[in-house]
Amino acid sequence: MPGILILDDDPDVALAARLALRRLGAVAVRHDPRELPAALDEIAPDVLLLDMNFTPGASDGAAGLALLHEVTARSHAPAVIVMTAYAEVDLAVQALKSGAVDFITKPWANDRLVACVQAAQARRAPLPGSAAVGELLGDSAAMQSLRAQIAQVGASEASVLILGENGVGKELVARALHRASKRAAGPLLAVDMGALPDALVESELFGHRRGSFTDARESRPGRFVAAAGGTLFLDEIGNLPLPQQAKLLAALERREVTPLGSDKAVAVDVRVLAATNAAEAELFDARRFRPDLLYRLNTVVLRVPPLRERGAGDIALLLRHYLAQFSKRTVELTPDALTRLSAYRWPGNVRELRQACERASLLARGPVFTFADYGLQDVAAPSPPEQGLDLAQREREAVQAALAQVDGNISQAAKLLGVSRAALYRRLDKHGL
Ligand SMILES: Nc1ncnc2c1ncn2[C@@H]1O[C@H](COP(=O)(O)OP(=O)(O)OP(=O)(O)O)[C@@H](O)[C@H]1O
Repeated sequence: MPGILILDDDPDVALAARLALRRLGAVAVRHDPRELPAALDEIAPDVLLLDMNFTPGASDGAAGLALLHEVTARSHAPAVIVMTAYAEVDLAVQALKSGAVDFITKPWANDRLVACVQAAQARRAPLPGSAAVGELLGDSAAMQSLRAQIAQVGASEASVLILGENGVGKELVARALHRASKRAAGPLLAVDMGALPDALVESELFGHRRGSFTDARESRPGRFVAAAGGTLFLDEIGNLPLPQQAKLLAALERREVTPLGSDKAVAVDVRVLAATNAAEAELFDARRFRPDLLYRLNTVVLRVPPLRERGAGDIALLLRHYLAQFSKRTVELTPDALTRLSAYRWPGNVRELRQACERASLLARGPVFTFADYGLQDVAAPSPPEQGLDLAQREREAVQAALAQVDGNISQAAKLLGVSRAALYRRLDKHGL
């Protein structure tokens, strides 16, 4: 169930919002802004409803804007809706420029609040570091070619399968394809197949009628219908179980879906993009993935290269970008740090690099950052190619190494690998660890 977090120091306001929003998902409330980072880690909400003023009498929104910057700089930041007690257009505009997806003024009409949060849930979080939203940085030949391919196929209606390891930027590519398409004004809805329990896949994708299963208290349109006129991004498609693959194939072939508990098919108008970090060999294994579905999805295949294959130039460029974003001061790297960061394997790719920059910006003492400040452990030191280029095997080894390093602590291992806890659990399951 999507999570909503409300941060407001006024208990009455927070309670009113919680009651109004409870049918949209699990709602958590915090009153003290100092609790926000821990709450974001713990709840990982889809949507954050953020008050802008936390000192009695203050109305300039400075505290809220500072929190907003902190939130949008996180990886997988929630969509933020800011609340202001005063109909201050300037503040709302400033918040929107800083990455908020919407604003609501207090006192609100409940149906407006619900609609606002629903829209934010559908849009999902803007990508972190709003200044660079959607920008696929990198000057390497590989990245230039990727951008050219996006420009070429973006405008078409073709299904695109995006392949690449964790954290290489597959979602960023999907967003760029959507923006380049005729559907850009429509919604881009992302569904993480890896995070959905098997039993909910169908209701999530195709919707359900009220009463069609125990928890179905209200009828709900599925993502195919909600993405009408836009793009549906099916992330981690390799995790879709076989029975649901058959249903997805039928929907794509017929261009219609039948909600659970209904016998009426609904026509759908979406372009489908899919992504996976599975090795191609796994996708072509008919015991795990239906070939007919694969052919529906892979009209065009885009491969996003791992960071370590993009060269030192791209790594340096991304380091500069993220250090500028996270550090409020001028930062330099020692030559040794740059050399070692360029040679590092980056098993979690750009996401790991981004997190390392965030960590270094918080922890480094002086203006000159050393390699140690990045807190990187060479968990997956390059193994010679002759030992095999089997990605699945490499992934298994990286997971094992990370777990060993942190005595089996899942949160810390996920951090080391630069993936979410849910993603790590999936990998443990996949490799039988
Ligand atoms: N070329 C790039 N330039 C700038 N930022 C990037 C680039 N590639 C990825 N990022 C950033 O790295 C992070 C991970 O990217 P993204 O979520 O798109 O990866 P992914 O391949 O979809 O990951 P996963 O497989 O875990 O779902 C995001 O914060 C994204 O903004």
